[in-house]
Amino acid sequence: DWSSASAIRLSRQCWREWPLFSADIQSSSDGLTELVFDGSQHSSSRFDGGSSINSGPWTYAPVCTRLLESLGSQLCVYTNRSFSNGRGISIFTTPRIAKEFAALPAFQHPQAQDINTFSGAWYTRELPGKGMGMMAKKQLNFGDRVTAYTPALIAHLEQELSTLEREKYFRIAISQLPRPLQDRFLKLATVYGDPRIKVQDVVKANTFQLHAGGQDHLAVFPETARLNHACAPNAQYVLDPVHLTHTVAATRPIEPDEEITISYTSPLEPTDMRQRHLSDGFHFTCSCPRCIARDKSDATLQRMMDMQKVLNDWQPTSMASPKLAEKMLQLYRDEGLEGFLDIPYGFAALAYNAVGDSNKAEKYAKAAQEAILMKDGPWTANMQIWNEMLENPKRHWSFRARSR
Ligand SMILES: C[S@@+](CC[C@H](N)C(=O)[O-])C[C@H]1O[C@@H](n2cnc3c(N)ncnc32)[C@H](O)[C@@H]1O
Repeated sequence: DWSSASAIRLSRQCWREWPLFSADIQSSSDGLTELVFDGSQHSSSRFDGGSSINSGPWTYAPVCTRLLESLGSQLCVYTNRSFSNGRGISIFTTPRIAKEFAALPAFQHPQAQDINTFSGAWYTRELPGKGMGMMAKKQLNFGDRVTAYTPALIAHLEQELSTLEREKYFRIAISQLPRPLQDRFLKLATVYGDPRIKVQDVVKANTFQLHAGGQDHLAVFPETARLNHACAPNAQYVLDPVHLTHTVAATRPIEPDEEITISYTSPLEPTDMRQRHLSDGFHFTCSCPRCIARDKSDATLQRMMDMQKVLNDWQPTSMASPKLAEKMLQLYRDEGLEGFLDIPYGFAALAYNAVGDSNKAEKYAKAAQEAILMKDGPWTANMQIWNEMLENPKRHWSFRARSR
């Protein structure tokens, strides 16, 4: 039964700043002695809906916080050690949302063979000024799979627990995982380097945002977490909300030993905004080619946005044309945004259909769908837009809309 899956929707874009401030620690009244990294010594309350514990897929009785006013619920740590052939998973969320997770195919059926297995496409190494990074082990081409992994930790975002309280539950979540996954998680990069908040520090540097049960959650995928950021990345990721899988694919040819990168922030934002997001969220300054050539790349972005405005103009006086759409598509490509072509492909489909070229419209509508699949997944509303056109381009509202 996939019906409950719809309630769990992983977010479209991107990495998110995890609100973690070292200052919280100094002001917290929590005793530091509580922060022993040992999953067997929980002093916290157990979820009192006790009867349902054994009916779920959880290995341990959930460990729960007090009732949190802002959520109207407790948050509890749920661990399944046998998840995905013994890889394991821990989820810190409300009892209601935990049930939604438990009903997903990810928990009900064995995981596909190609999930959580090494693809042979990558290795990691230390890179100057970036920490570890992920490199191509072989030549990769457009669409080639790089990674496909499930998270070690999923956690509900809230602002009510003190940083040290939160750390306690996060540590229980990590300590209950099978050893190999626990070790991989704890070796990940940190932002603050403060051992008292080690788990949140790892989360801060490595989290993806996901929307589950109507609430923001964060998720850490330890293998994928080695991918560094670039503003013209050569790979794109998509989160599968049904199988709880994060997959990465190449968006242009990648040479052996070339670094594989994704974008932590929207590459369609101007340099200033991207840099602010990266420094607030991840405490680094990006020095990728687009950031270095910032004036040129910001001017190109502006041209792209101006063209888009024209292509979106459906007045009789509109200057929109297929030629302009092709030009915009080329600018995206020249800028290294091959993983973000859903928009220019979509405008090209509309521009061709608008002058009555339904064959070209069909070609670009399909390309737009492929780009959406690679970036947002099949469950996004945008897929439907192009399904509607592909059903019968000549009956689509845009057909000959500019040739009358
Ligand atoms: C998800 S981790 C990426 C892997 C990380 N380099 C490691 O050693 O595990 C995010 C952190 O990597 C570093 N990082 C990622 N992209 C970077 C870039 N383009 N330039 C410099 N540092 C980067 C930052 O320290 C950031 O907080």
